[in-house]
Amino acid sequence: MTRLSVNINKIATLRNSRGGKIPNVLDAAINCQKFGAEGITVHPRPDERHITRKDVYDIKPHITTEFNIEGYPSDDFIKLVTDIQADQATLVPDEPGQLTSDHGWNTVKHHDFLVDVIGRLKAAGIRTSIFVDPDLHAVEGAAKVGADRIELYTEPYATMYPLDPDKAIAPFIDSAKLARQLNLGINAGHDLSLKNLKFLIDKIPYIDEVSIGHALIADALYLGLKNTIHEYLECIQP
Ligand SMILES: CC(=O)[C@@H](O)[C@H](O)COP(=O)(O)O
Ligand SMILES: NCC(=O)COP(=O)(O)O
Repeated sequence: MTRLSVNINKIATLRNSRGGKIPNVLDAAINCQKFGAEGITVHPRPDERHITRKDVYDIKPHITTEFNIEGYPSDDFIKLVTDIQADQATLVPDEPGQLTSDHGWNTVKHHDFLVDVIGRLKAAGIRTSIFVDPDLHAVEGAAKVGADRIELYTEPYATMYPLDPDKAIAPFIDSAKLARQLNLGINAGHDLSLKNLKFLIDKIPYIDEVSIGHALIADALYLGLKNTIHEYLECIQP
């Protein structure tokens, strides 16, 4: 059964826009889990534009589901996720100044680096997920570097979906099939929404986890956080 991990980056974006503690990010993490989220995802970027390192430490004791921490695997990032014993570290190839995550790893070019960082995380007992494009070479390379899972970068799917759903999903089905053959777990995320999530799950029912933030938090402005999480869960577990 696919798990829903709610990314609360954008709660922190709103909080940081005024300073102070409103909306309270820790309360959001607690309530998302109370409303049915099966994980909390955060992406503490180096510039702390939204989630701060302090948020990560504050949230950890209140995790009753799973804590997925995303980021570029710098020494600081690895120290953070091992210090707090995250359940999963999702490694993304983001440059510090990127607007958002917009591509997966070249797991062939960065093989040695990824072998090193994954080895350090595994030694700390942390599950590793590698952010990849729906590219068979990237998936194969993720297996070769020893990752436990891949996370399929789903922005291209979300963009194409309204135009041609079958064309949009095709490379993701192929990548997921290969990942499964290689005994990789399969996560997915970025720009997933109430519009495109059910089709993704219907076509690839063996996805382990979707992490969803931007669209979900935007939907919550109109539907409320509790109803929104229930609507996303309905897409996954009808
Ligand atoms: C890795 C990924 O696709 C997203 O989880 C990313 O964390 C989004 O980052 P922003 O919320 O900073 O756009
Ligand atoms: N890994 C994807 C994630 O955590 C959230 O991405 P988005 O839903 O904010 O685009």
